[in-house]
Order: sequence, then C-alpha cells, then structure tokens
Amino acid sequence: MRIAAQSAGAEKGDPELVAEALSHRFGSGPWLFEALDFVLRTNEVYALTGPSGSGKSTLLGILAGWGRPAAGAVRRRNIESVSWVFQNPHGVAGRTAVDHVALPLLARGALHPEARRRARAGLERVGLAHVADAPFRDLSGGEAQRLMLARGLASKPDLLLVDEPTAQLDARTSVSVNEAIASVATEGTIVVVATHDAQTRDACTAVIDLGRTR
Ligand SMILES: Nc1ncnc2c1ncn2[C@@H]1O[C@H](COP(=O)(O)OP(=O)(O)OP(=O)(O)O)[C@@H](O)[C@H]1O
Repeated sequence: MRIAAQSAGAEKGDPELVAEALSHRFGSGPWLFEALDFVLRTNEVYALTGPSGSGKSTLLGILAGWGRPAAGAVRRRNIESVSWVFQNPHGVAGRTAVDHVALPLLARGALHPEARRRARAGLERVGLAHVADAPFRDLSGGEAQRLMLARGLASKPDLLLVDEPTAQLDARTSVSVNEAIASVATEGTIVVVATHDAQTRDACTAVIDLGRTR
C-alpha cells in the first residue's frame, strides 16, 4: 500500500489512528486487504481508494471501531467521537440547511445563537452560505452532499469518515463536492474519504490505495 503524503509528527493530544498489519476477510473467504500499516493524523484528508469490492467500506467500519479486523490491530489515540457521512444525503425536507448543521451542536449542549453561528460558519466553509436558509428540499444533489459534510464536521469529531461522497453525482456536480472536500483538512479531526472517483482522490491530501495491497 502507499500513502502519498503524510504530515510530520502529531502534537500531543491530537487524535491519531495507527493501523498495524491490518488484514481482513469475512469468515474463510478471500482476504480483502492484507498487512496494511499506516498512521492517520489531523490536518490531512485521506482518500481511501480501490476497485469496487476491495473493502473500502469495510475498512471504514474497522477504523471507526464498528468491526474487528480478522488480523492486525487499529490503535486509536485521543479518538472519542466519530462521525460518518453516508453516500446518500438524508435530511428533513422542510428544515433549513442551517438547522441541519445546528442540530447536532444543540444536541451536544450548545446554546441556540452559538449553534447557529457555528453552523453558518460551517456552511460557508463548504460554499453553502447562499443556501443557509433554504429548506433541504430545495438543495441540489451536490449541495445536499456538502451539507452532510458540514454537518459531519460541525461537532468537531476526532474522526470523520466519508463514504463515496460523489457516487450519486454527475461529474459537474461532483466538482463542488470535491472543492468542499479539499477545504475540510482541519486541526482536531482526522478525515478519511472512501472513493472510486479520481477527482475526489485528487482533492485529498493523501492516498491509501487498497488496489495495491494484494
Ligand atoms: N458482512 C459481510 N459478510 C460477508 N461479506 C461481506 C460483508 N460485508 C461486505 N462483504 C463483502 O466484502 C467485499 C468488500 O465490500 P465493501 O463494501 O467493503 O467494498 P467496497 O470497496 O466499499 O465496495 P464498493 O466500492 O462497491 O462500495 C464485498 O465483496 C462484499 O460483498
């Protein structure tokens, strides 16, 4: 496997995820990936690439701690909160974009004005300031996917996993999502994006390629 770029040492207290000789297969089936060694840190956006069926979603689940690897280990340091952005954006039709991002902040105890201020800042970051007050039903596919990214980042999770963010989008719409992905490298959050899409991969700062592990 290959990691195309990697930042220098994480500061003390930063989230860090270490894969050691990580391998997985279901039951006695074929190995999906074998002997992966990598370190994931903040301030990077990692593309997780590989052909269909190579185990990208499975590996995301293992990184999240939702599944156990058949062999090897994942060591998590300072990772307590995990957000997952699914490939199909789900929202409440009549609720505004800003409300979608503010809601998880309110659920974590932020006061209303602060939650809305942070939600608007998050929307601006992914290029959605102009639709902040629009209902979810009026958003385009690309806007809805960017909204999910903004919502996933809003609560500043230690680990943000994004599964095929452009799989349902046409090439033109994907561009705006890829631009948003390029903007989400951030302090405090490790971001991993599973993708087939070469342009989404290129929007990331580093690559873990499951196509090269076997
Ligand atoms: N719980 C399971 N039990 C048995 N096999 C599984 C299970 N989950 C996934 N698989 C199989 O493992 C392989 C990898 O699946 P996975 O969804 O991780 O691949 P992927 O790289 O994300 O694929 P895609 O790009 O098509 O989404 C597939 O062949 C899938 O059918």
